[in-house]
Amino acid sequence: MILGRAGVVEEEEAEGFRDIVAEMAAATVEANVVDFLPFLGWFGFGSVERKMRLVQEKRERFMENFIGKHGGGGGEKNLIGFLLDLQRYEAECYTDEMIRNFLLVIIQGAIHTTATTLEWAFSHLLANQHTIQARARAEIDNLVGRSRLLDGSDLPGLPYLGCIISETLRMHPAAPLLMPHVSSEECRVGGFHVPRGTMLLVNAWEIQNSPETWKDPERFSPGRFEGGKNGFESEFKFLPFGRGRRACPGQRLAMEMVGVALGCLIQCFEWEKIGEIDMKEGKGVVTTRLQPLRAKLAPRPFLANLLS
Ligand code: HEM
Repeated sequence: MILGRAGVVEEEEAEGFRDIVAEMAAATVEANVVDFLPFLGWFGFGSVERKMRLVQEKRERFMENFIGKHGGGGGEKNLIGFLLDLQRYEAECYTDEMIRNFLLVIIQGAIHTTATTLEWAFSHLLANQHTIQARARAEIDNLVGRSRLLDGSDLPGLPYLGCIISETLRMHPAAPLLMPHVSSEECRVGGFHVPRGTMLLVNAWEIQNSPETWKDPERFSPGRFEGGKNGFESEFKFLPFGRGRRACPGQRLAMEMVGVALGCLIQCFEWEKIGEIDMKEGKGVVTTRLQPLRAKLAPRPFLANLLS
């Protein structure tokens, strides 16, 4: 999206950013003792803040190089090129810092969340190989056939694939506590008095995995989203992208990215799990798997013709 259709990110660059995301994720799960006892900061405690600052410096350096490398003219204009053009006309608004952070938010907000969702969806498909996976493949084969690859325009005709993604986001919302919000006015939530200016965290994971809101919440059952409902129109019991003015602006793109990636992987390969699939979740601001998913794949016979 940032680099346009022709843009290519080299493996080394991608690896560099993956390391930064991993460092950031590791720092965010550590408790910061200075938050509770601020005076300890004078005695050299507060390593979390130090780590965060270092990662932030790394992110800024990475982004500066990224913009320098991919923002230059030549070829199709990409998002970086557009932002740099705007900087020429409105320099006080489109500062280097604003452009850097704007791109960072998009990359950081988009990558880990969609990759994690894809990995969880696949974990459940492999665990339910003969039922859910077979049904999803039949739906894709019926609509798309075997002479071309599935693309974004097919997704409205693949409702069961959409249900698999919704059910994955219900069980493993990528951002389990959404983002911290601050009450702009005094209010009451669930009977509790919330003063103005209070930081509020919404535990979407709990809401979406509670037997009070969902029947058999521990069962992966895409069928519960069938019948034209994708869950997003329901009350506040399904909110993997948050709600309201600060809800995720990348929701549609995320559903399309995960849909196309998952759909193509189902369409093109026969998958087999390696051993039993452990569904334990790791710690962090993003709901990752505790153990990386391991699977075997074999191309389906028609793929050779398609690629030749
Ligand atoms: C499966 C994928 C994704 C999930 C589950 C997800 C989830 C979320 C959630 C829960 C929030 C906070 C909402 C709140 O606190 O009310 C958020 C914010 C945000 N997301 Fe996503 N997101 C995903 C993909 C993306 C993508 C693809 C992009 C951009 C291309 C993106 C960009 C953002 C941005 C910029 C914000 C901050 C919005 C603001 O503060 O106003 N996200 N996302």
